[in-house]
Amino acid sequence: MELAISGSVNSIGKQFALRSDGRIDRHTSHYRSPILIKCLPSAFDGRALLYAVATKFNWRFCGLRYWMHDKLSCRKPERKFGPGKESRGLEIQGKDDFSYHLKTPLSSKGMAPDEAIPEAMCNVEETKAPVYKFKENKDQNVISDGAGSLSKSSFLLKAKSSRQSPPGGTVSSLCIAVIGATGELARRKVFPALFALYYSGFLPEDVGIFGYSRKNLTDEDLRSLIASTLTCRIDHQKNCGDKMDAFLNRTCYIKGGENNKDGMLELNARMEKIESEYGANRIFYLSVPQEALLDVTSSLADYAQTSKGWNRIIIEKPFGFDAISSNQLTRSLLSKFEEKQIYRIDHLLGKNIIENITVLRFSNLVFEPLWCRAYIRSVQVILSEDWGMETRGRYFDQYGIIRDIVQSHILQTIALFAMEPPVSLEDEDIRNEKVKVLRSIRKLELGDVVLGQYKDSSMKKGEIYLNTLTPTFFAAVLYIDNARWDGVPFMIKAGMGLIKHRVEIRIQFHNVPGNLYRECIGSSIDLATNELILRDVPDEAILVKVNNKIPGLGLQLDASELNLLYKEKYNEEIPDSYEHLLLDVIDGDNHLFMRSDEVAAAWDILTPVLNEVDKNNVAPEIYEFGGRGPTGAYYLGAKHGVRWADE
Ligand SMILES: NC(=O)C1=CN([C@@H]2O[C@H](COP(=O)(O)OP(=O)(O)OC[C@H]3O[C@@H](n4cnc5c(N)ncnc54)[C@H](OP(=O)(O)O)[C@@H]3O)[C@@H](O)[C@H]2O)C=CC1
Ligand SMILES: O=C1O[C@H](COP(=O)(O)O)[C@@H](O)[C@H](O)[C@H]1O
Repeated sequence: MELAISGSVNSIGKQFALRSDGRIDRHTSHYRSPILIKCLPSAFDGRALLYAVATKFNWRFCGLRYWMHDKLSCRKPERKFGPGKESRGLEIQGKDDFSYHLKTPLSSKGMAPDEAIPEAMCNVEETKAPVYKFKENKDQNVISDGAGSLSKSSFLLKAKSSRQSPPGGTVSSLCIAVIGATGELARRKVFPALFALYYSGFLPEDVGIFGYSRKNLTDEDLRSLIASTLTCRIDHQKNCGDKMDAFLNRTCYIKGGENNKDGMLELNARMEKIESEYGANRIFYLSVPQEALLDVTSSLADYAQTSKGWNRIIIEKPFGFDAISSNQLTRSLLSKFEEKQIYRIDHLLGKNIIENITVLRFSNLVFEPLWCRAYIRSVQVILSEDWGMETRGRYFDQYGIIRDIVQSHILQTIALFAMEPPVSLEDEDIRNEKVKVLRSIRKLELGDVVLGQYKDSSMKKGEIYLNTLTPTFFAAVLYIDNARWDGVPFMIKAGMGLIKHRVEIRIQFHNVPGNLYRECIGSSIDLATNELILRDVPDEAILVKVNNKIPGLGLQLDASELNLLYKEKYNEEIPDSYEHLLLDVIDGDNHLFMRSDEVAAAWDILTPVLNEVDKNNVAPEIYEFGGRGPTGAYYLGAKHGVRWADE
């Protein structure tokens, strides 16, 4: 049963459909829903009600779209805590490169008295969260208000309004802890994404944000540190400075010290002080080096979980070092957490290109029938970067490109691309199909792999090589041994220091059998091959390469691109993938996060090659920084009868 409940959920008003079981339904099949038709036009009309039978699709594509139209784009506003203000460096213990960040933005010590950040939330007495009724439910994704339960996104949307309404509403408090808050990822990506969500109304006004690391800092140090990376959106900077202040006021620092047990006890105590008595949900973003993961998660599990709501942990890639270490990590995580609490994040999966794989295939009639070996000759997944390892040298030297990029991003892309149609868009249905594909991928052999490493000759002092054998380039051909894909080469290429920055999935179709135009086509591979291209970089696009007649007398064919260029069609800033994925975590949606069996299957594909490379000290082919990469990649393509399509 669908029942539209109209309520002033936020300032523009949104409507949701309640299922007969009381939950807001975001997970029904979208392409059957008439709501889609209602929803899209309304997305462009700020006044219109957004009808949501609140399917996952409607949320993602209509809700998100509305949000994008209404909320996003980047411009730095005038604000209290931003850069550009005078600052005096802070003296802190354990100085490292990060101390630079404390010096640039305003630190509390450099503030004028009237600008000092109030200790609003961290001084817990001032702002105790309102008390809402919370009933623990076995399904941790459901928050009960006694009158029916709500899924998480509705909980969030509701959060905005019900926090202003009297207690007795349906909202429990939310605390988000960023463990490793002083690290590069936290500063560059996680806090900015959290602020963007806060600014756009996707976090409750009284969310608690906690930064945690071993350093000896104060709340204000942390605020100064992260303030320099927070941004506002171009066309939505209204009140952004105030929002930023409010966000920073809700951000506290916990010093973990050398003993995470004490640190986690302290984190728990600080969270408890601002949480509601009846309902408290917590997210822990573990932005720490892999080596620290076991200790941190174990202490967190034992000392920082709440029993008054759900606890979710976000784990950063690469989820181990090889099959053995990854399995150990998984075992240890599963000894402390349930699978559904674990979100293994790879931010590249939060990009539109990834969701478009399934949207294109399953919501259009024209593609799915072609999605198999009978029509597709090869698939290429290309992720080339024009920059080097830069500040992440130490990490990269240890892990290399296979562990950093291939193990998660590229294999996940292939899994989503090649999976059988899932029963529904429910997380587990999708993950069930992904793991089947991963397990059907033939184990890689060294002969089907090309390793490369860039050298930089642009420096005056001669050629600069890395000190280790760490690959900065990887190309390989994978085969999926199942009925749909038997014999189709999946070409993968990931590299740094290459001539062009490109992130693409290219699907090349077979030649037309008995082609009536073969004389016009001749030996042109371009004319002989239709191609579907999903592109993230340089310009987000979906392209289909088809043949057409060149105007004029006579019959000459041309290969042209039917193109959907996002920046031309959608004139708006696209949310960062961390925003997308963080919202999914808040939402309890883990279809873009790897389940334990998926991670194991991915490592099983790569580990034999990784072991061989390490054991035999296989030397990568050296290529020039800013060039096209190792020539070996071309031979590899030729061996499998495929030409790389990104040249
Ligand atoms: N940087 C990036 O662009 C990306 C990073 N990742 C992953 O994200 C994670 C973090 O990366 P990154 O930010 O670059 O790493 P950094 O080394 O820059 O930061 C690590 C953070 O963790 C803290 N930390 C280290 N050890 C411990 C410990 N034992 N207990 C508590 N806190 C600890 C550090 O602070 P302190 O030393 O004071 O405790 C610091 O705040 C890694 O797993 C990485 O693989 C994934 C994708 C991209
Ligand atoms: O996770 C990673 O991604 C970045 C690329 O991120 P993007 O946001 O620029 O797409 C990559 O450079 C890095 O090596 C890798 O760890």
